[in-house]
Amino acid sequence: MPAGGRAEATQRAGAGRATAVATSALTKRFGDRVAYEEVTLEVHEGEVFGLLGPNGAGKTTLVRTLTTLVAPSAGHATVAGLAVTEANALAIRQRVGVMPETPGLYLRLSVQDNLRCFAELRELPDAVAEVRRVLEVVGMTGRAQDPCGALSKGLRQRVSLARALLGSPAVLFLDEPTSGLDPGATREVLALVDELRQGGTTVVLTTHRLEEAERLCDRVAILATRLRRVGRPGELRRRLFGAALTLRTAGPLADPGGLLGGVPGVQRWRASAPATYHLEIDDPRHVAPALVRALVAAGADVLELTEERHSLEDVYLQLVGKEDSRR
Ligand SMILES: Nc1ncnc2c1ncn2[C@@H]1O[C@H](COP(=O)(O)OP(=O)(O)OP(=O)(O)O)[C@@H](O)[C@H]1O
Repeated sequence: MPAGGRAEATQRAGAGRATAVATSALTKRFGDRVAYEEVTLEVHEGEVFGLLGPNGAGKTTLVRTLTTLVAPSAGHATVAGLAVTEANALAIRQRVGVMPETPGLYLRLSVQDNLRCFAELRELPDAVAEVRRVLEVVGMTGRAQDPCGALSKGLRQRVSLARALLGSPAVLFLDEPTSGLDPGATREVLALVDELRQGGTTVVLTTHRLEEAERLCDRVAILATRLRRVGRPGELRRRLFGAALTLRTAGPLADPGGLLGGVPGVQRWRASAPATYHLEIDDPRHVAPALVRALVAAGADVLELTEERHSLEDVYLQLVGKEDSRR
């Protein structure tokens, strides 16, 4: 997605939006084993929300709880406006779509028959038309008659996504949607999720792949049994590492202290190489234009001014720790 579109999507995903999923101190234990605990978060309608965490962090179990497959041990949750309780289980299942980590399709049945089966199980009013629609969404119309067993892993994931889209669910849960896919198939699945996002579908996805979360998600929650942090990837970076700019000029500045130190929002600066300066700043959106104006007024030739970007991986490793990330 182009940077502008991404920023717009991020703007969309915030204030004023209805809540699609909310949890409050949600906890799941299996005997003595804690799958996740005290998870409090909110997903807005229309946003793509990523659950990131190492193996065993509780991501799948949290998704299974929200889709009513396992009951929580403590705490509360609502999904699509309904409290997650046994009594609401059927109604919630009718409002959500789930793409599990392993597709679980009937391999001897054709793509179309698989989808028909699930559409009928869900008692969708016009199963035939609905199957046709979801096949089109995932670009599988031409493969409708192929047995699922004859499809590549990537195509099976697409069928699984089509199945999750049956009935236009209010919330779509994708558990490791690109797990085990090669880069080409990964890109195709991600492009589909991007399209759904642009169409306004609410998506909750779990992933280990940080670049995937960074590319797709409006906000991410970093989970390692407990929630470590929730925010937009850029916001998390800034909160943890602060913002910084690199400035390169044609020659060394005559009075770098007076010039750089005099720009509002520049907290600290140092020369990191000849005619190259590292600046710790507040908000790059305000500081960068003011800095350029000051440099031009001082007659300096600016060759480059870039924001130093820590990756989501840096954020993740800082919060979860190197050891956890290799589990
Ligand atoms: N049915 C179960 N019975 C007992 N323990 C379970 C069960 N399901 C999950 N767990 C445990 O709960 C913890 C969280 O597991 P979960 O599968 O939710 O993690 P995850 O973040 O999805 O991991 P991964 O990324 O490896 O899929 C693990 O310690 C796991 O062994």
